[in-house]
Amino acid sequence: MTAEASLRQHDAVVTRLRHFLDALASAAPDEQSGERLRHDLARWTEDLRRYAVPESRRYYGRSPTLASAGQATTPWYVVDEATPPERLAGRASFGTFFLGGRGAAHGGTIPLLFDELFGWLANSEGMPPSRTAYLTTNYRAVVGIGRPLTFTAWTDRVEGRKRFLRAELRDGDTVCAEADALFVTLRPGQP
Ligand SMILES: CCCCC/C=C\C/C=C\C/C=C\C/C=C\CCCC(=O)SCCNC(=O)CCNC(=O)[C@H](O)C(C)(C)COP(=O)(O)OP(=O)(O)OC[C@H]1O[C@@H](n2cnc3c(N)ncnc32)[C@H](O)[C@@H]1OP(=O)(O)O
Repeated sequence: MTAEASLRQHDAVVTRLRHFLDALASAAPDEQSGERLRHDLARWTEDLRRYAVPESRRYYGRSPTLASAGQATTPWYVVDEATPPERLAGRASFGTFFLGGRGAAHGGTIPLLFDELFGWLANSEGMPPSRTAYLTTNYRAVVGIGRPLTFTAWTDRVEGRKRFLRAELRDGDTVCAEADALFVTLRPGQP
């Protein structure tokens, strides 16, 4: 299989997994279905273990051309405009898997999305690797499950090894959440 075909296949599997997680989070299966599901999941887990590869060869969370960088860990997002390291803009939506309660996204999953966007902004190609030193989220309005959202993330300023980043998550004209973060460039030898 070509690298491009592998990437497409990975994208299709992760999309299916995302739908599965949303369905799982919404369901209360009966005993028989629950047992069948546990059995099928165990079989697939064993199958996949045979294909384990080192981190550098994985697609999961490391494929910037795919939705959510090829992972189901974060809420779904796609980047529509990218001028790294200055700015990223795109669309996002939180599936049922990310429900906190009363139709609103779990408060921990919103900074998760911001950290992911900042991670790509601060670790664009050719840039030395950096890590989050802090990330502050301001929750301004409820993020509704299944709502079509937009985001913008941008570099506010750079001071030596310190990169100050900001982001906004909107539902239409409503700003649902804002974030500001500091990413620090790693020194040689830092993990
Ligand atoms: C994970 C990415 C890294 C590798 C990437 C490479 C390839 C991967 C490919 C693609 C990846 C793309 C996207 C990834 C998507 C998401 C990833 C999101 C990123 C994360 O999710 S990553 C996990 C969470 N993250 C940590 O696990 C960090 C733990 N931590 C440390 O590793 C150290 O803490 C560190 C390195 C941050 C700093 O440590 P250090 O010893 O190097 O530097 P030092 O302390 O000297 O600070 C230097 C100057 O920053 C100021 N400063 C520091 N911390 C501050 C704070 N909290 N508040 C205010 N100011 C602060 C100081 O005051 C000083 O300022 P000044 O120079 O002005 O005095």
